Amino acid sequence: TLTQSTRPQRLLSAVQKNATRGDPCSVVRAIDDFCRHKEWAMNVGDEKGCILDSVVSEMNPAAVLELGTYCGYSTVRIARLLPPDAKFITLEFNPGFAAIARQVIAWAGLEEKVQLVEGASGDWIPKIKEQFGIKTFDLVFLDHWKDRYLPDTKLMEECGLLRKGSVLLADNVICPGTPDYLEYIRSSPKYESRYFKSHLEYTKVEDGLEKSIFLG
Ligand SMILES: Nc1ncnc2c1ncn2[C@@H]1O[C@H](Cn2cc(CNC(=O)c3cc([N+](=O)[O-])cc(O)c3O)nn2)[C@@H](O)[C@H]1O
Ligand SMILES: [Mg+2]
Repeated sequence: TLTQSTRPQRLLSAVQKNATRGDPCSVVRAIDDFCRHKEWAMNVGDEKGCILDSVVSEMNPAAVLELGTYCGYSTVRIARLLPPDAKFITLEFNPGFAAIARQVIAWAGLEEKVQLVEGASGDWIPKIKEQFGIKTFDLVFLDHWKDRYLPDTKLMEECGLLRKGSVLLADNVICPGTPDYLEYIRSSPKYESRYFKSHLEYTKVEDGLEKSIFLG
C-alpha cells in the first residue's frame, strides 16, 4: 500500500535533502525555502524569526520554555543562540509532530541543547520545577493552541515559574489571534507589554509578536 506522507514528514525530507548536518542556519533556511516555495506550514518563519532571534540574543537566557514545538523550526532558531549550559525545554502535544521535531533538531546538531517533552502544556507546567530542576524561566515562547496562551500564562504565574524580568514572547497575537491573552497581558499591572508588528509566516497578512516583561 502507498504510504501517504504528512506535511511534517515532507518538511523533514526537505531538511535532510537540502540542509547540512550540524548546521542550524542551513536547517532554518531549508524549512523556510520549503514553506515559501512548496508547502506552507505554521512555523514562526523568517520575518518573525528575526524578531525572535533579537529577543533571545539580547536576553542570553539561562532557562527557556517553548510551548508548541511543531516541527522544531523555532526550537532550532532559539537553541542555536543559547549559551552552552542553558536549559531549554520545549513542549509538544502531538507525538507525530514530536517525532519529526526530534529529527529536525538532531539534523541541526542541537539535540544536546534541547529537551523535547511530549504532552500537554497544561499537564506539564505544574511539574517542571521538580522534574527538571528549574526555578524560573528567563524566556517563554508561546506558539501553541491560541486558546491555551492565557490559561498557561496564569498557570506559570501560579507555579512560580516567572521572576521579575522574565519575558513572554507570543506568536500569532493578530493572526490567528489570541484576543483574551492580549487583553489580559496588556491590561495587567504585572506586565509591561510591547507589540512587534510583522507578517504571518510566508505571507503578506499582518501578524506580530507580543513581548511582555513580568514585573513580579
Ligand atoms: N497545549 C499544548 N501543549 C503542547 N503542545 C501543543 C498544545 N497545543 C498545541 N500544541 C502543539 O503545537 C503544535 C503546533 N500547533 C500549534 C497550534 C496553534 N498554532 C496555530 O494554530 C498557528 C496557526 C497559524 N495559522 O493558521 O496561520 C499560524 C501560526 O503561526 C500558528 O502557530 N496548533 N498546533 C502542534 O503539534 C500541537 O500539537
Ligand atoms: Mg505560530
